[in-house]
Amino acid sequence: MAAQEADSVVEGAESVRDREIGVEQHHLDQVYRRLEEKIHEAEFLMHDAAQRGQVGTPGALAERDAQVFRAGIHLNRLNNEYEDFLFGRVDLLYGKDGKRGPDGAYTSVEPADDAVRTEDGRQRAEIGETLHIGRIGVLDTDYAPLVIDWRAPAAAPFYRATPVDPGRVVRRRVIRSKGRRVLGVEDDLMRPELTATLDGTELAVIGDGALMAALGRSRGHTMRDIVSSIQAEQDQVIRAPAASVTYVEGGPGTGKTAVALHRAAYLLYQDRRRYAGGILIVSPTPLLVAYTEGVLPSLGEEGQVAIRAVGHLVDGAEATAYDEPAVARVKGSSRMLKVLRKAARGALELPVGGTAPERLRVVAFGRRLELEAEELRRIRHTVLSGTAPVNLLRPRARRLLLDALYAKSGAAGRHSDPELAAELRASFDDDVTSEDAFTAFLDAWWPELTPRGVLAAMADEKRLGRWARRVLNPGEVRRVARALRRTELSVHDVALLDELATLLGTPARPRRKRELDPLDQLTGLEELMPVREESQRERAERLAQERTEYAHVIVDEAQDLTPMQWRMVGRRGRHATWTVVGDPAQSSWSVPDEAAEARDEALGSRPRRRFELTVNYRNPAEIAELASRVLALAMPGSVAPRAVRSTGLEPRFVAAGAGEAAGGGDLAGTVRAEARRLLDQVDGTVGVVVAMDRRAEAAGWVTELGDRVVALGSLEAKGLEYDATLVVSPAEIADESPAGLRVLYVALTRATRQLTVVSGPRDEPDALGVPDLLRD
Ligand SMILES: Nc1ncnc2c1ncn2[C@@H]1O[C@H](COP(=O)(O)OP(=O)(O)OP(=O)(O)O)[C@@H](O)[C@H]1O
Repeated sequence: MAAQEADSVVEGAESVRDREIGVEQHHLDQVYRRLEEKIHEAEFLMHDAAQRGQVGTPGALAERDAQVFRAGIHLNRLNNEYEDFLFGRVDLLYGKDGKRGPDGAYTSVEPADDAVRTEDGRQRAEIGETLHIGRIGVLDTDYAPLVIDWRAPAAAPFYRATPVDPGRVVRRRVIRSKGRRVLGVEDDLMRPELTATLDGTELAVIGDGALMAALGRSRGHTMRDIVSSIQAEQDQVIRAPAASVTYVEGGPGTGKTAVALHRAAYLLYQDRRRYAGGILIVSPTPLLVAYTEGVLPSLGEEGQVAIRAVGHLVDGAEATAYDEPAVARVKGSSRMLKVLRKAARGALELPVGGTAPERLRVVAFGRRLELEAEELRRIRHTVLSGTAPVNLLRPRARRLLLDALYAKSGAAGRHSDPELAAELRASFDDDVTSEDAFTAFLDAWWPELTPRGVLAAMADEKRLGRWARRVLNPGEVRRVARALRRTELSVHDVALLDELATLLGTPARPRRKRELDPLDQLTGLEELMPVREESQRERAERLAQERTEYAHVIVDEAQDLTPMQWRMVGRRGRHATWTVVGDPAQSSWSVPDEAAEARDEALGSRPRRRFELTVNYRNPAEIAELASRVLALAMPGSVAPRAVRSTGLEPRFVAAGAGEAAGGGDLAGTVRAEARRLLDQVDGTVGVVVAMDRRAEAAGWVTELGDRVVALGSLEAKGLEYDATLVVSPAEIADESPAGLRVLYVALTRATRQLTVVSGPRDEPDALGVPDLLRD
């Protein structure tokens, strides 16, 4: 082809592209004009509402609240500066039955019979409607849909259509915009045979690879939503009906976390009233919470969804420490349940404030009355034979003490008339209980126990040995007691605290009534505008704190939950529907069968719907291939997800000071140099993953490299991703615990572009620097 010709072809393509961008720009302008009108309406409403507020009659107040609420929703959504507010478009054939839904779009999935005609030997499509898809729905003044909410049924074809099963979709377009400017468009033809519309104009098709563009972007410190490029198999999960349990499995990078977050937004859209009861997302680490926190607000949702790390599920407990694997294995095991039951009761016998009371002495009806140690022991035994929480048994204990004292007082048989006898007894009880000695005794003998207090009591090895008799062996007792003597809470302690809270119970206290706030009458309406002192976020947090159970629970990285953690999470969703997302091949818990049992108990007999995600969107094929070698060792026979792209960049192997026995100093230098090298090669983040034991040390290695580099322990890498990852000493990570190979598999699957593996003292690299665990 002559050079000139080639130029004109390129020019032609460019002008088609420009024209199509112009078409979308025109639409976006229209959308923003409409949004501005709505902002004005909302501002007027607010102003009006404020005026009415001054009138103050109850009717006006109620109306004001409702208006403030509605206006708040609008302002809140519109004031957000959205990137890609409008991101998609589908050109559709006419619907078969010609019916339209509430959003103005045809409801039928099937095209009308005469939507495609053959004319002059060419197939021509009659485009029945063109829909634009965006983060929220916008209607024009005449109620025609300017933008369809991505979660609306009418938007489903945008995500579901494939050339194999196109439905009514002829062309699917991804629009890239920033603020008010359209930057680009990418098209996919779902029915490639139909390039002409009925009126004869050709359908322009621009570019390929909206998905690839999204995947190739460099990663920052927060995850982005995938709303413009959700793939069909992911969409199936996101829109699955919320009945019972939705179970999703998929390998690393298949979008499980992304899908879980979008599903939360979808459920809220689909049935806001029902999910006013809250959605809980349980995440493995605070790092992953921080990484994913921005996704829901970018989808227009905040407030009704609480994302909590599994170590932060109990209010007031923020676990920062990790137990060594041998301790974690015991603390997470359901065997702990027996130990905790004993501890919750046994802790009653511990001296409060120095001494345990041996006997009870009071004066009543002018007589000195006394209960001896043996009598007290018997009473305690009787009370504890019930199964009620220990703190809630205190009133019963009190009554039995009074019974025993009354029996000794000689007053019991004095009246045969039941009414007089009851009166006498009541005055006896008054007499005793008004005595300080009695109250002080009760406080010491049946103190109100706290989960923290009991857990602290378990740090005494001898005592723990007693409570754990025939359940834990002496070595386990020693290790657990020692771990509990540490001051910070560990992630596994939190599940123990929660279990103890249930075993101990919280005695009812008269609650101070909160001042009545008319806005609180609007239950579950989180989207109030920030007109009051409490910000939306604070309000959401307060509501979340007050909430102990949720309407829907989403568990991310579910394969990692220990039996005790499943019990804790289960208590938060006793009446909930569930979405459980995980990958057994990435499990860091070493006794999967025991965890599965606890999971089944938490989920009850609810029916499950299973989904599988099969495509790895994170790792390039070069990295996925290396990781699959470890998968073959960790879980022989399991299949790695298919990587969608390749970069041509093979993982790099470096041996740090082979032959240096200690390895330490040299390792630091090598890691630093390699991290620098990666920093030069990628625009975004670099994650340095080390064995848990090396966490603190590794943080020191990289401090001077700036905040694009993060050092983290193998267990903290869960769910995260970086442009480039540096995995330090595969052997150390693999040897950390019985689940070490699976943890190594996690570490190797974090990079979106480049991976460097540095061998440490324990690895056995070959001549090319490839450590033994990663050789083919
Ligand atoms: N449809 C999609 N479009 C664009 N990006 C996607 C899509 N699906 C997934 N991704 C991206 O792929 C990466 C991996 O997704 P995500 O973290 O949700 O996977 P995961 O299955 O939870 O992984 P892991 O099990 O390894 O933690 C993320 O960067 C996510 O944004």
